[in-house]
Formats: sequence, structure tokens, C-alpha cells
Amino acid sequence: MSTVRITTKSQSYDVVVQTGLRHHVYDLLKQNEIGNYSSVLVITDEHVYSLYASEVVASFPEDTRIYTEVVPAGEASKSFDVFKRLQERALELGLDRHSIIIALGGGVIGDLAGFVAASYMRGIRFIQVPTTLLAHDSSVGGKVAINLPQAKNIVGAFYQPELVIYDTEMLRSLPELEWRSGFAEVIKHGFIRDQQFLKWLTEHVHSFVDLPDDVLEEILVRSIGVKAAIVKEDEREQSVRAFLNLGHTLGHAIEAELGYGKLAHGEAVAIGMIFALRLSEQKFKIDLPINQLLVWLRQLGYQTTIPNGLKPHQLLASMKKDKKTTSGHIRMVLLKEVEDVILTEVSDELLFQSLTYAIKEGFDDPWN
Ligand SMILES: NC(=O)c1ccc[n+]([C@@H]2O[C@H](COP(=O)([O-])OP(=O)(O)OC[C@H]3O[C@@H](n4cnc5c(N)ncnc54)[C@H](O)[C@@H]3O)[C@@H](O)[C@H]2O)c1
Ligand SMILES: O=C(O)C(=O)C[C@@H](O)[C@H](O)[C@H](O)COP(=O)(O)O
Ligand SMILES: [Zn+2]
Repeated sequence: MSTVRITTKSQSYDVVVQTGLRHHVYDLLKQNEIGNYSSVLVITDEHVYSLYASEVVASFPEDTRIYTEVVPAGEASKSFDVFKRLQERALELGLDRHSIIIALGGGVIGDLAGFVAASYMRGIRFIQVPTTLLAHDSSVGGKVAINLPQAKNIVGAFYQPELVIYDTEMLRSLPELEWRSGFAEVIKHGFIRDQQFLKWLTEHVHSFVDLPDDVLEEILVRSIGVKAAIVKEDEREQSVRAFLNLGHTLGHAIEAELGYGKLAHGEAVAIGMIFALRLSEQKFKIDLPINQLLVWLRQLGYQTTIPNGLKPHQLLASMKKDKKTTSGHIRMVLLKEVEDVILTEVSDELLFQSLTYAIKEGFDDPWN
């Protein structure tokens, strides 16, 4: 079993990674001194429910007051409607301040169930049991949120889980699209903090089919390691945590403008990252290894253009709603080189021009 310790100002906890851990959730709670609860609410989505929920529930003693709530799969569940239904259900079921919530699923479930836990009775404990590759990012660090139709993650909190239990075996049922989506955040972690890791990834990952167990575990542990280091330094995004937003200013705008769920989060972030890298080249008069990145991304099946139908002014207006925007000025995470990251204001004029060019010409040629 690999363990990554997450230490933040508000909370310290372990991320444990191994195959088969879903059968040992109760034991792991006890080992981590979270065995003293009055009841348990497992929040999951319809896909994960049919695959794994009964096994997680079966890891608890028979007399446990344990309930399961199932929400529709997909980004649309990060909504006020679903949030409200879960709060009402928690109350009906008699959850109290000694209850715990288990988020069993991908990032949608982690963000949603985490926000339910953060706000129910002003906060009850919660555990992350991630089931997607992407959730190596979402289950760690305590950002929990729901969306408004106009903007992603706009209503939420910083609220850390007590424990993250990562059963790598559960990832084996993921469709290829979800591997691709999750891997975009892995690449992001390489670009912002770990060039060696990025190089290792380009050498070891050329397909998502049957990634060997040791490669998968290495990907998770190293990628979570980057996130852990950043979150330790800056839990509430006052400084370096913003670097974890590389690719997200445009990525979130693409998700919202297309309609949630049309493009997976990581796929949108991959496009946003390429955009941020080309913009970095233009702004700082530098060369970044974008052409190699494009070849690799295409080999892995990523879309590497801004989706059809999206207009520059529409994307710009949406990017303005990003949480990094200050006094109406868009701030973006850009690179001066790999591992040398900067959060900087980008003018509306430059963004409009760059979006217009990217939509028309794509990303293959430098913009300089
Ligand atoms: N809080 C954070 O720091 C953070 C970080 C990154 C992303 N996010 C958020 O995470 C969300 C995306 O998460 P996601 O990509 O995991 O999406 P998701 O939770 O919607 O899961 C993707 C799809 O895979 C299915 N699925 C999940 N586990 C499965 C399994 N083991 N086998 C088969 N199918 C499975 C789900 O039912 C869903 O259809 C976005 O809302 C994004 O904003 C949050
Ligand atoms: O943990 C962080 O910080 C991140 O930015 C990780 C991102 O991958 C993630 O998508 C996050 O939810 C985006 O945060 P937001 O503050 O831009 O909503
Ligand atoms: Zn993300």
C-alpha cells in the first residue's frame, strides 16, 4: 500500500492507494480513528452504485446504520437541486453531527458530497473513496463545490476530508474517455511542478488500455505528491495553489458554454492548457515544448482544438467569471518554462485576439 500524507493548516490526513481497498473501508476508518460515528451516508452515482456500492457497504459490520443515496451520473449533478435533495435526505435519515459521509465516485461525487458534508449542520466529517483517475486531483486538497449554469464551482468551500481511500482496482472499469480526462490533470501536475515526472509520463504512457498496476500506482502517487506539496504550502489559494488552475480559465469556460457534461472536465482542461502554453510563448517570447505535447495528446486521443461553435466574445465573457478574476481583470496561470509558473493578468484585448486566432488557426503553429 502507498500512503501520501496531506498536511494543511486545517487538517492532516492520509491518501492510501492499493488494489482492493473498497473491501476494507470500515477497517481503514477504524485504523484512522474515524470508527466512532453514529451513522454513515454513502453518496454515489448510478454507474458507481451498480459496480461497487454493495462491496463498500459490505465492508461495514451488519449493525451499522448505513444508507446509500444515488444521484445521476455526470456534471449536471453538481447542482443546487441535487444538493438540496441530499441535504433533505440527510435530515430525513437522521444524520447528526457524529455521522459521516462517504463520497464514493469521481470528482462530481467528491465535490458534491464534500459540499453537502461541509454545510450539513455546519459541517460533518467526510471520507473520499475516489473511483476515477481524475479524482486523484479532486479527492485531495479540500475544494468542494457545485456549479451555477453560468460558472463552474462557484458555490463551495474549502473543506478537507478525513481520509482518502483509493482502490486502484475500481479504475479498471473506467471507459477510455475517463482515463483521458483524468490524465490531463496528471500532465498538468507534471508541467507545474515536476519535469522529471512529465518526462517519465511521456516515456511510459502511450495508451490507456491496460496500464500496468505499477505504472498506475506511480502515476497516482507522484501526481498526488505534487498536489500535496502545493496544498501544504497554500490551502486556501492565496498564492501557489492557483498554479493548480493551469488550463482551467479557458477549460471551465468551455465546459460551461458547451453545457455541462458535453466535454469531460479533463478534456476541456487539456485544451485550456494548450491555450495557456501558446499564450505564455507569445507573452514572454519563449519556446515551450508544445508541438511534442500536441503529438502526444493526439496519440492519446485528445481533442486539441477549441470545440466548434464557441465564439471568442462568449468564451471571454465566461472566463471573466473565473474565481481568479480580480476587479474585472482576468488572471491566468502561465508558464515561463516547465516548473516556472506565474499567475498574471492578461488583457481582454490579448485574450480576444488569441481566442480568435486559436479558433481559426488552431494550436499547431506558434503565435509569435
Ligand atoms: N475539487 C477539486 O480539486 C477538483 C479537481 C479536479 C476536478 N474536479 C471536478 O471533478 C469533476 C470531474 O470528475 P470526474 O472526471 O471523476 O467525473 P465524474 O465523477 O462524473 O466521473 C466520470 C464518469 O465516470 C463514471 N465512473 C466513475 N467511476 C467509475 C468507475 N470506477 N468505473 C466506471 N465508471 C465510473 C461516472 O459515473 C461518470 O459517468 C468536475 O466537476 C471537476 O470540476 C474537482
Ligand atoms: O485543487 C485546486 O486548487 C485546483 O485548482 C484543481 C483543479 O484541477 C480543479 O478542477 C478545481 O476544482 C478547480 O478549482 P476552481 O477554484 O477553479 O473552481
Ligand atoms: Zn481540474
